[in-house]
Amino acid sequence: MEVRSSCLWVADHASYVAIDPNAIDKVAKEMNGSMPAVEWDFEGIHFYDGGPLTAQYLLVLDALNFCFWPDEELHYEHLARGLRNALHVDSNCFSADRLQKYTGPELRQLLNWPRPLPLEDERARLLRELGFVLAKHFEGSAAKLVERANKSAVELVELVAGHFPGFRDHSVYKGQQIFIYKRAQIFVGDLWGAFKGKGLGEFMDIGSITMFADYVVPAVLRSWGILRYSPCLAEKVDKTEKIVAGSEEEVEIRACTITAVEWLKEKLSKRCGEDVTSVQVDWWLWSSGIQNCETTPYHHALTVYY
Ligand SMILES: Nc1nc2c(c(CN[C@H]3C=C[C@H](O)[C@@H]3O)cn2[C@@H]2O[C@H](COP(=O)(O)O)[C@@H](O)[C@H]2O)c(=O)[nH]1
Repeated sequence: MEVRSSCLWVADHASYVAIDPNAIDKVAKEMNGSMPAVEWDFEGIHFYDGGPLTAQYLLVLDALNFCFWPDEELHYEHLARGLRNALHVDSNCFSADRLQKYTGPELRQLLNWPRPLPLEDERARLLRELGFVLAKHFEGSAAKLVERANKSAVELVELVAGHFPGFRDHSVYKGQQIFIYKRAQIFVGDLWGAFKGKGLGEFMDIGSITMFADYVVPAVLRSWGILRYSPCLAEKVDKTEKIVAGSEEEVEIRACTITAVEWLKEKLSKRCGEDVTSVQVDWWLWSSGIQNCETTPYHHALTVYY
């Protein structure tokens, strides 16, 4: 999996975004040798039954885990909760057969959202794709897909990105293919968190995945001085002007976020005297960002990847 190496290449060739290693040192020092342990589902909004239905739920959740901001009132928590409630009403609503039939308005109804969702038809198309590929290659079951990875996080990310076109989160930047795989990696992180590293959530190489490049974490890193934006990019982000998905600016924000978290993780591991994972650092940064999302400006890109 080339997420780490291709993102480092972007960081080395970036024109609009810089990483400040001194700010990383400072943050690592302030942590005083301990990492805040942010629990998966600290919000109490997800479905969990300890079995295959949880894997099915998480795959559906992460197929739709992107771009909430066009509706100011819509947030990730509405998706996580809405899908959980739908499963409580009808435990069959995410079967591969049903997934292949959803329309945009049906998805909105499933989530009990009062108006059209952002990118609603595209979201429904991604669900139908999920159902089709699950039925064709994995007996309709996300748990079967997970088992196929033999407890390897990297293998599971590759399986997901290889089979489901909607999860192939990559771009071409200055002539190089750059892999980010946000939703494929967060699916692995969610399994690991939900099953507490056991059963369907056991991955021998969980330390090999990177943070999940969304729009919340870069805003946190920027507010801490770890990411610096060029004046023109800073102005666009602060004025909430759209950043074009796949543009150099957008790829740099995402790739530099991944690289900065890798560097921060290394510093924290040294100071804590144990191997810190990018997933742990991600959840700490994300939970801190989500509590301050009104005050920290984030970049707005219309995309299905994050
Ligand atoms: N890096 C990273 N990004 C994450 C998540 C999560 C949720 N993960 C669950 C796992 C553990 C906890 O229990 C969480 O509930 C969502 N996002 C992203 O945030 C954005 C949503 O923002 P807003 O529109 O304000 O709700 C959107 O891009 C979404 O894709 C994460 O963990 N890491």
